[in-house]
Amino acid sequence: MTPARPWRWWSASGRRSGRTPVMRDIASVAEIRAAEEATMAAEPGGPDRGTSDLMLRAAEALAQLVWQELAGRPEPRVLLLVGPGNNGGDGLWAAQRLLQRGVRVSCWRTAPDVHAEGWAAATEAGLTEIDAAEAIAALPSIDLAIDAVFGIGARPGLPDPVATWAAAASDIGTPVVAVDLPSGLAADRVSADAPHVRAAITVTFGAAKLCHLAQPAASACGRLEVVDLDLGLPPAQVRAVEPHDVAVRWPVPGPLDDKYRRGVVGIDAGSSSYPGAGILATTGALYAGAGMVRFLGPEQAAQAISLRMPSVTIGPGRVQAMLLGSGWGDRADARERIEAALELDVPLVLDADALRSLPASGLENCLLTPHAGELAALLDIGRTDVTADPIAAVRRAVDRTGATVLLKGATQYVAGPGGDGDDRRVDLAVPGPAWTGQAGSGDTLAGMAATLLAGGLTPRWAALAAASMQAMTAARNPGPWPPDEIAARVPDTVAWLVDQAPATARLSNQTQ
Ligand SMILES: NC(=O)C1=CN([C@@H]2O[C@H](COP(=O)(O)OP(=O)(O)OC[C@H]3O[C@@H](n4cnc5c(N)ncnc54)[C@H](OP(=O)(O)O)[C@@H]3O)[C@@H](O)[C@H]2O)[C@@H](O)CC1
Ligand SMILES: [K+]
Repeated sequence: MTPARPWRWWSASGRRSGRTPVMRDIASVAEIRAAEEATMAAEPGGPDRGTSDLMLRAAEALAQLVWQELAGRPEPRVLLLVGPGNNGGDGLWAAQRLLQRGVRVSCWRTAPDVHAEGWAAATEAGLTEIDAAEAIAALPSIDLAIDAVFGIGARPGLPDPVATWAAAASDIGTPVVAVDLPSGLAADRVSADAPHVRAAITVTFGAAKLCHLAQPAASACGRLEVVDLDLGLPPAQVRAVEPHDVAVRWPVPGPLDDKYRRGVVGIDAGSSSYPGAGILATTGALYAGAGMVRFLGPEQAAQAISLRMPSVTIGPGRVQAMLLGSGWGDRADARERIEAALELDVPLVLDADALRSLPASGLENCLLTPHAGELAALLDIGRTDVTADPIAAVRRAVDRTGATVLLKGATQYVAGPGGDGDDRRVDLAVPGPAWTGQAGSGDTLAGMAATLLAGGLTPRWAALAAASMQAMTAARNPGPWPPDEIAARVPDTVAWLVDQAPATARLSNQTQ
């Protein structure tokens, strides 16, 4: 099973491009608009042309993709929903091309005014106009629908008639190809609270947008197809990690490595109230490939660890990285323990209860691993403020603490204080199934991240690789596996993944 997300890159001609599947750029609406303006200004006729070359290239790629989806259907029938802007223009020019190939296309104008040139071209090619009621009645008999209502100009939500149609299409299970994004979502937002179209395929232009890759919006997008229009976009401020990015960075021991060179990780996790967290964090650290794990938590957990994981050393000693905080509960000496660990001058993972006792400074070499509730508490804002704009929240947490921050959840975000070329960049880990949303996943994840820090990865890549590896392992082992069982399957995912990345592609551990 391939854990990679269902991505494909298309050139504007509609052929699959040969791009290496690494670090997907995510563009904001502002970046797309600026690049589009510059490209259109250079076109003959300038930016004020009704139909730009960009629109025709987008429409051609869209038509090509729909045509391929229709392959083998006798007398294919398509329903097109058109909105008031250029998104509708894309749909109309694509319809013209499909009509020329013999596809029957009916169209519901959801707004009084639609793209004039696109409308003229499509109607001349044989487009049939229908109304809202007919657009719903047609759902059972069409092969697919094209949603060209709103694109990057969208505000969240749909006018009532379109919302009714979207709900009917979803109930009937009509495959919908969304143009740029499913209407009702907003490109730069992760939320999907308002009525929206649910697409089987989304064809987007220039680069992926946040709504395509961040949950819960991403679930409405189906398979994502990116049509590369050569917009000359600036370096991305938000990127999505691919499995290959993890494969080339995962620490693989060489012939000169021993347990110390591979990295010794200290686990100060668990408490008499929560001994399990210590066991889970240690399991995560061990199965991520630590050279040695030292357990520094409570006695009850130490005894269980000695029996279940006999290679783990109990008690203090030299370490190359440490995890503190998972399952600590309320403890009076939390700040003291963190400050003592900072004195060791090794990178730290600060998880769960440690996040409530952070020192005001000195966290540059630390990785914080909050979930949304913990991040909200850290920033003194509401949880919904974090979930509504996780990118802003994670950046604020970096500004506030000076540490690298991994925001855990259905989509996992990592931002850091710099040293990697761009302070503001936020990266999304490889996504996985929702099965990992269970007690204890955070503990094993924190242990894995500590092992990767001990192995020499930067805090940013330790976070991204650990979160991605847990997600990919869950994807390869679907079902309600407890977190320690998922952790125990990590070695299998690591072996499978690094096998796919030739040694020549490996990056030095400190490379971003
Ligand atoms: N950029 C590129 O590189 C390329 C871009 N291309 C295409 O252009 C598309 C962007 O086109 P666009 O700017 O005309 O905006 P688009 O999304 O069609 O509609 C905006 C209109 O919808 C309205 N409206 C929005 N939300 C609403 C709501 N909830 N409920 C009701 N109304 C709502 C909004 O109204 P307003 O907010 O102004 O009141 C405005 O009238 C882009 O997605 C891509 O498909 C390609 O052709 C080539 C390459
Ligand atoms: K759309």
